[in-house]
Amino acid sequence: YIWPSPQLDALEAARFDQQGFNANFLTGRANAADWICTVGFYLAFPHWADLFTEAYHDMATHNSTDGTGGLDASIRFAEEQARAENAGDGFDNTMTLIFLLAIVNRYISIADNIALAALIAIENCGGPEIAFRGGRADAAVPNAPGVPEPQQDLASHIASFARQGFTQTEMIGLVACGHTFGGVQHDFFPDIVNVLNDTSDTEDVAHFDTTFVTFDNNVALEYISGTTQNPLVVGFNDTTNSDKRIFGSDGNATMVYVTLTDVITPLPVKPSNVELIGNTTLGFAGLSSTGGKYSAVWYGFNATSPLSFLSLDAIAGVTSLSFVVDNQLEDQDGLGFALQDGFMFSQTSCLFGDPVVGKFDVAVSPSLHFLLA
Ligand code: HEM
Repeated sequence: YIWPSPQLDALEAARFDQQGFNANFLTGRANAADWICTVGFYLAFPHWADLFTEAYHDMATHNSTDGTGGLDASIRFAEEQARAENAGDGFDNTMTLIFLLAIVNRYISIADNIALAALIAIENCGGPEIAFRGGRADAAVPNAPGVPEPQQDLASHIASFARQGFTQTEMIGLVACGHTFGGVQHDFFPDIVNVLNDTSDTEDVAHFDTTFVTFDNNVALEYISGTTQNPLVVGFNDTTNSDKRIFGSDGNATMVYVTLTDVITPLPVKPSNVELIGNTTLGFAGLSSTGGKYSAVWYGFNATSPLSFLSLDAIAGVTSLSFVVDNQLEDQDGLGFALQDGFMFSQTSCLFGDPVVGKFDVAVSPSLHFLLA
């Protein structure tokens, strides 16, 4: 945008002036960010997980068909906070802090601040940088109920997320991302979590994954590897194991960690079409090819021979190749290009007749003859 613009200037400052002059305390990294992620709390500053849940519980009332509800700060109304679907004390605490600390003015609504807080929570806990837009209007009255609850069945959850505008796959991803932070607290969910008797966890929070203050994919990795302690997957009360039902609802396709290969870049040099000719000679095919912006040149094996053959000692055999191209040695950093010469199809193999019959001759290295004896 072009400066000046009162609304966009205000949003830009709220989003990016995180330290020093003009800083918005809510987004301030100065004291909070660096270690709040490892310690969890900083004085009265809210737990990052609370900021994130606040945003989800505010938006989960959205009805994508009639456009009602959504991220509009209606979660600030006591009537919404009193609903069972918003159990816990986080919402009131977080709202109070947003009121006290955030910049709320004619250009930046409370709802914009809730969105910003969720975004900052994700960024400060190791998550990706997320594009931010402002301009949300604050609701004047509570929204209709609609936050999903753990005792509901899978069909209800699929329908609930569809109402919010999400597919089943998006539901799985969103719940897994949400549950990278925090956990379930005994005080508010005694039917899901027992008293933990853990001096390092005096609030009796059973965490969703082992890295509950970091935005990462451990909630998925631990689920897939079967080591998860997520109280909504392996909780003693199967009725409230909603993450288990949701994560597994497509046969784990979304949750499975897919390992892709390295990025495929063209090899500078590679052998191709090596074949044994006669019983003592190796030959290479020679062609040029072009693919997209790359072109490849295929060389014969012996430039001085018109047929490009190279005679090799059949007894000694060959274990690997290397090349010199433009005076540069290409041998894969000393590994060479491995060849196996124990068994090779011979060029005397052929197809003939009708119907076609194949005759395959296999040349066997003298060193392996004893295997066939
Ligand atoms: C079917 C959908 C979902 C169900 C049934 C569900 C259920 C729950 C429950 C029971 C808790 C424990 C709350 C407490 O102890 O105070 C919780 C915590 C949490 N949920 Fe969800 N959730 C769902 C979806 C989501 C989504 C979509 C997000 C965010 C994108 C999210 C973010 C969180 C976070 C960050 C916490 C941790 C709160 C904290 O530790 O302070 N949840 N969820």
